[in-house]
Amino acid sequence: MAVIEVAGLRKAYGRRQVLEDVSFTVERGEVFGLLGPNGAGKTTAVECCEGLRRADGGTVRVLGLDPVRDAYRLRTRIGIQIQQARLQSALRVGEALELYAALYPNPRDRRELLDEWGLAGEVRTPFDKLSGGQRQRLFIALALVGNPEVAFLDELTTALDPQGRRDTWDLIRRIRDNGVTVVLVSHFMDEVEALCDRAAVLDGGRIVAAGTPAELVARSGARGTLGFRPTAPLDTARLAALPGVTGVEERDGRIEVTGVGSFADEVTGLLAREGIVVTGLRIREHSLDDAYLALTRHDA
Ligand SMILES: Nc1ncnc2c1ncn2[C@@H]1O[C@H](COP(=O)(O)OP(=O)(O)OP(=O)(O)O)[C@@H](O)[C@H]1O
Repeated sequence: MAVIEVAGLRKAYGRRQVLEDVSFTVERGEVFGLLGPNGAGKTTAVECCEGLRRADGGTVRVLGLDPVRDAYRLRTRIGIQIQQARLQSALRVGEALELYAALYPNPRDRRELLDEWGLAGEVRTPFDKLSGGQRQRLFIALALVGNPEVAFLDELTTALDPQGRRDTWDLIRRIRDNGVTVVLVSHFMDEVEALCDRAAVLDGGRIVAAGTPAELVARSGARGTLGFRPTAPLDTARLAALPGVTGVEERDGRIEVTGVGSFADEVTGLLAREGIVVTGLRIREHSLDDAYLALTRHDA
């Protein structure tokens, strides 16, 4: 069941049309990624879902509600982590959580939340004495304190060190396992690949691709390479004729095959059928990074 349905969403700031025609759906219980270059309109799209911005056109439904018209009913059912937010400098961690918890009918246990997000030792620490990573974790905890059905997380791990990022990913998986739907705005492809069940790429005011990370890679036409040294003669024309193969080069007995989609499976399948043993096998698979760049490349 879709918990978020966005169809034909349009939004302009003055004369600048930021969202032209944006449509996507998010299913209950999934982690959904929203990707796109700086200024693509990701935050604007998410803010239209959160009821923080009014769309100029199109429809937006979150948990079946109109985020602007039904703002009051929706507010207690969603959690929002705002990008680059600030709290009053003297406000302590524990106080901030209590303040936010008071806005919701069924808040989470604060102690448990502090433990989960590694903030148990900072209950009395004022906001301006927190490190960047601690602030980030506090904002996530604040987004979750209301026990939301849908959590919107914008630039989740920007200020975190590598260990902090991994720990956060584990917690997001736990949030998802508890049935919370997560919408993640991210610039990090590894994060999207590790966490998201599905993702959409926003560019030029439209969704240019949507699907599982693997589908995005397959559809983008991003290329991978497979290199090896066959121990028996191999007709490279047969490799070139395989589905997905876009190029074959042979140099000093080493063969490099370039391709898209599942070309590597096709090549290894052919080698297996022919009983050709290879050495020095090297695969550089196309990543979501490549796919993202291919999908959002603007040839001037
Ligand atoms: N309140 C506003 N008034 C005018 N222009 C705005 C406003 N908010 C955003 N914009 C502009 O709209 C465009 C889209 O901004 P938005 O923050 O939605 O993009 P984004 O994809 O989230 O970007 P980033 O990845 O850099 O966070 C940008 O050009 C931005 O400067």
